[in-house]
Amino acid sequence: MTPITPREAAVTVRGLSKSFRGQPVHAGLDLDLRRGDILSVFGPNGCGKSTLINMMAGLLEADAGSVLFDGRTVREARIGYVFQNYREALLPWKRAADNIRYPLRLLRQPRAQVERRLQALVAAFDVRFDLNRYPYELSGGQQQLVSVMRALAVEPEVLFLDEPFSALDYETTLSLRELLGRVLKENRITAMLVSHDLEESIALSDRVLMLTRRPSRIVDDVPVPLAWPRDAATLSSPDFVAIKRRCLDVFTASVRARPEAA
Ligand SMILES: Nc1ncnc2c1ncn2[C@@H]1O[C@H](COP(=O)(O)OP(=O)(O)OP(=O)(O)O)[C@@H](O)[C@H]1O
Repeated sequence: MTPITPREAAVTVRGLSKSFRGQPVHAGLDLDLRRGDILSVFGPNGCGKSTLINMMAGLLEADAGSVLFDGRTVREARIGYVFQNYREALLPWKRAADNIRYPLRLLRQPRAQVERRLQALVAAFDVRFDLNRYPYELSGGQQQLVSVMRALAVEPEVLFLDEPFSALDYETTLSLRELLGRVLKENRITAMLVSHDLEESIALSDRVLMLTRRPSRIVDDVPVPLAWPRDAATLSSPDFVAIKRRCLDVFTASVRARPEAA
């Protein structure tokens, strides 16, 4: 298989702060994302998960603090981002393959290099459906897979994913999650994931960062030392269940806490 290894970066977040209408969501958040790690962020509704990854990915300006990719700003780094809503993320007038080629063409990469990258991604994800189809001709899972391939096309240093599977049915979610986890790990891709689904947050990560209600604090940083590749059987293993219990205890405590005490 042609490797699709991206340039890896470690991410250092220091003092990250953001308020909306005078209400702080993040107030001085520090975080280290290790090279090759998959980190998921989990916490109560509205605690600022999307705000955090959007600031880290450079989609939203922070009020204060810094995010550095091996010492470089997000403008100097190369990142990939997978949006929740694949229907709006893909360009509907372009075939699936052209959606994947698109960011490489924007970078003015030579045609042969673009094709090599496309073929490497097709092989890595073992794509069997016709990428010459338009997005509307593909299933939701296929469209989201195309979005993931497009995000990885540029060989990002970090891949950010905001609720990537929440609009998909459970069967599709399980198979895409398994596939994505395998490809990310085989290729040592550094990634950060936001999910509303605790099972998914654990199944797809090396660490789960547990946030409190806003103003958001990191209340626990839960290691997930489960073997890769992971599949449906992983979800009922005793180690998985123990990690889920720890996360649930932390989550329940932070949901119950009064906002000013959180
Ligand atoms: N552009 C904005 N203007 C005003 N308030 C905002 C804006 N974006 C987010 N917020 C508020 O900031 C808080 C954090 O939002 P964010 O979407 O980051 O949380 P989240 O943890 O990802 O939420 P959810 O669990 O609902 O997906 C919420 O209270 C939200 O209403």
